[in-house]
Amino acid sequence: MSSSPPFPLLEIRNVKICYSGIPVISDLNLSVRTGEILSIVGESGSGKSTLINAVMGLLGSEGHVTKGEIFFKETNLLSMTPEARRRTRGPEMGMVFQNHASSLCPIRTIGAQYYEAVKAHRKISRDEVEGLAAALFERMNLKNVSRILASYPFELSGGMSQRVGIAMAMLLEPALLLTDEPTSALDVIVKAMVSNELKKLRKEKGTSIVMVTHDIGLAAILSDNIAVLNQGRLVEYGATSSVIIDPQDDYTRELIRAVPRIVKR
Ligand SMILES: Nc1ncnc2c1ncn2[C@@H]1O[C@H](COP(=O)(O)OP(=O)(O)OP(=O)(O)O)[C@@H](O)[C@H]1O
Repeated sequence: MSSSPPFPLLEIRNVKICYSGIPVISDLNLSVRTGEILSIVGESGSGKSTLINAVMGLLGSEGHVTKGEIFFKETNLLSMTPEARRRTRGPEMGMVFQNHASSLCPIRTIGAQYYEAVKAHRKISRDEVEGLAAALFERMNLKNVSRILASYPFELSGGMSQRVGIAMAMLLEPALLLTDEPTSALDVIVKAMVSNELKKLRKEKGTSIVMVTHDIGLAAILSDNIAVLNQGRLVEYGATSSVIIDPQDDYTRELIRAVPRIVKR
């Protein structure tokens, strides 16, 4: 008996995305299996954030998917009601925003926002949420849990805020984690540590991760597959080893050439 391959967790089919009628993504096809790490690489303005915001249903009032389908667990997200879509955000799909602090309410503490994020989907006490946050903060090398939980978003540095954002998205153990430049504000050591934690998350929980990044070097270390976007079009897409070793597109070659190398003398 022949068995057909499992349906991907996420499948983007022939998608076109416009802001106020102006197309920024065209004819885009991508899929992500359970437990896969996919990096979406490209220069500023190539449409990386637009694509993951479309998956999350967070394009804003001007942005629309005008063509195609986005399947998550075999359901077309684009035909779901706004309420059903809202329920998928958090427990099914988590998002780490490029600027995490600005995605939070500025006048409420991190602890209060953590508690609410979990309470909206699960019956849980404040102490239990703090326990979960403490374990995740430790993994992210964030010291002084109570101080962070008592802080307001503006009181955290960029690097702390990014790690708090990753921990917050991991709290509900989503099947799919979408991350927008998750390590851009981190120094080299913390960047390596956060990258390791993302890998561990995939290994331990089978989480699928879509990582948007400018950094094809980081994509090469972390991901199974790489998609390269240039001006809203997919110019290269495949297994990380083939994209890095044998890129077919000039733009991908340029991105790879731009990665600094450490030369041992
Ligand atoms: N809300 C919006 N309204 C109108 N145009 C937008 C909006 N958001 C993004 N764009 C445009 O869509 C295009 C893609 O932007 P997007 O932010 O997705 O690119 P990106 O690859 O993520 O860039 P970066 O790496 O700088 O974040 C750009 O031309 C941008 O100006």
